[in-house]
Amino acid sequence: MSNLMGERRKKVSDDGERSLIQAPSNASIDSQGPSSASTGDLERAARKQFQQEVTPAFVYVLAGFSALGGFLFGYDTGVVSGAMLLLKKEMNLSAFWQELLVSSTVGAAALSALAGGYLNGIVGRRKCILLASFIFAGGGVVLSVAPNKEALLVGRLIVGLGLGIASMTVPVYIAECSPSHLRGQLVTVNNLFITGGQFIASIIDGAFSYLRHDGWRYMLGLSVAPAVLQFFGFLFLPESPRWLIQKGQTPQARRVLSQIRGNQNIDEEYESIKNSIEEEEKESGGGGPVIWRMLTYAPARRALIVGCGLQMFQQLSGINTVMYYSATILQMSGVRDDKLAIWLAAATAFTNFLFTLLGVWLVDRVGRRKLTLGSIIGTALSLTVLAIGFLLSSQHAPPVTFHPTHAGTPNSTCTGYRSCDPCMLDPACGFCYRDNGTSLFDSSCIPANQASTGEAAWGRCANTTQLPEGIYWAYNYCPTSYSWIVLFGLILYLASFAPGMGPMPWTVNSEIYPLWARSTGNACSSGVNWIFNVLVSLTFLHVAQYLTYYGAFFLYAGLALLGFIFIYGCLPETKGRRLEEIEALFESQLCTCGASDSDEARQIEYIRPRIELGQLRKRVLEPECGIAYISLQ
Ligand SMILES: O[C@H]1[C@H](O)[C@@H](O)[C@H](O)[C@@H](O)[C@H]1O
Repeated sequence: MSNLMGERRKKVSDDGERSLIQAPSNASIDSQGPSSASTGDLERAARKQFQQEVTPAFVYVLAGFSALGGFLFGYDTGVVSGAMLLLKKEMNLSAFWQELLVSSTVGAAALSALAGGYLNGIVGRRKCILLASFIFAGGGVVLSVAPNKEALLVGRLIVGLGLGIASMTVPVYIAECSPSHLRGQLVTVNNLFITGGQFIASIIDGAFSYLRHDGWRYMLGLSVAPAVLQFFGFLFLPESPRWLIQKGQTPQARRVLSQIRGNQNIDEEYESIKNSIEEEEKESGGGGPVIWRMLTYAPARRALIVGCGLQMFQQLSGINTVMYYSATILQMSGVRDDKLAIWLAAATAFTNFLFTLLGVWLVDRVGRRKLTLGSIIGTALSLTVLAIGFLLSSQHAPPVTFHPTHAGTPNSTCTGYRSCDPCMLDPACGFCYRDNGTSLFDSSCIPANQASTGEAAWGRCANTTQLPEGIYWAYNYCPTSYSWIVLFGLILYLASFAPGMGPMPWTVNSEIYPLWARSTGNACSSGVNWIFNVLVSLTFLHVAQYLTYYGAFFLYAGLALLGFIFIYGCLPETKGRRLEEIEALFESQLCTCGASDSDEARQIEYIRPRIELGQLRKRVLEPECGIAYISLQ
């Protein structure tokens, strides 16, 4: 199929497009086309020459400071679980308040991401990032000095507002400042910083968990440092050249372009951005709110569906439940010490970080499409392994053999369960058992301590700091010999998800929208990401209660499979293209774009030669997703 498309594409080139395929540098344009060298050779040579132009270190500095936004995203979403362990004891938080403090941030992020689109268009990317870092710093201060739970809620809401704006602005800013051959890598670095932030948060959680009193203040307050650093860094960083051109601020735009392109000639890039902005504005019909123009203009609408779909499937693949649940998964597989489980959760976060690094390396080598497809198929498979592990564990769950009673709570539902499986699915209960190293006996289902589910409300497991020899307490899981399958599934999951499904939705969204729709498109897709994030994490325990754990993970595996079909059909390859060329990938019917993923399609650069031949303008439409323009002036 893709060969056939390649043939058709070639024919179009032979019929007259050859003259358009040129080195995207300042080489002069030969409208007659190359005579001796083959088109493929020329393209490759041109690309090589282009890529050999030295990318100024400034672009890396710019990407690094921007990605601090990603770090704060990861840190603030990751640190809360450890902080909550201390907070719930110190402030006596009910389950409702715990849930409120965790999900309020994500909810606020969803709202501010949506509003961030408008803000981005009006004040620009740079000011939005400055605002986000200011908000992050403010939120961090409020959290670290919070005298009560209400103040904590305010702090968490403030942090959420910063998160939403940063999450939608940073990838766009990096994409708009990067040269196309490095764009994938540099935008993906933002995700590396997200997972890095989650990893550092888990270390900080581990370290300060020993500080029973006020440890949470340090955990939540430490985010002020990167926020302040980013704020001051951005005072010296420039606005995105594309936004400046769109706003007609020509001299500044040219200055920024020269700054970020170093020794390269910026005329062609400047002209190409300017022309496509004019063209895009004409094509999209001019007036009305941007979201309406996007919905009524087919290529932008298709891009929006692809962008939002990617973000939705990222969250439906269950990353945040797997991360959240990792400590329990590790306990299931034999790690019984609470403190050790916290440190092993840091190892999980590190694995996520490490494999994101692989994504940074792969994205501009294999391309977004192949990377995302490979990743989601691996994700679906590993979710199935996790589900099978949970299924076997549930089928071989140990029975309840010991029935102690307690004078205070004689009729608890927990003591009525006959096996560990229903006992661990009930959030009010835990499993207390004796293990002599070879077998498990004297097992009972006991109410969990409301204030700390790490121990039983009464009986042998009531004080986990001084458990009698050979006695163990399992909350949320059952000790079985199949737990290693779950552990294996967890590692496989992170290795598959982190290089592709983690970063690609953000990377692809930063590049698929035409400039006039970029802020709004990213606002919508980031909003979708946060909304599904809160939905999946809030429903996980209920889903697990209704469907059991294996049911929940089979469900996520099914959703990931649906995601695979969606991505296979709809995600075009954007690697190596200029941002201004990408709109053309969405010209044809949705869900046929993936078909143009031939090497040839990815190699071609389209440029607009200026030929003094009056005002004639001819457009050559490609049969698949590509569209090329010949602009004769
Ligand atoms: O891309 C990120 C990332 O991979 C994180 O690990 C996850 O927590 C976020 O929800 C996601 O958007």
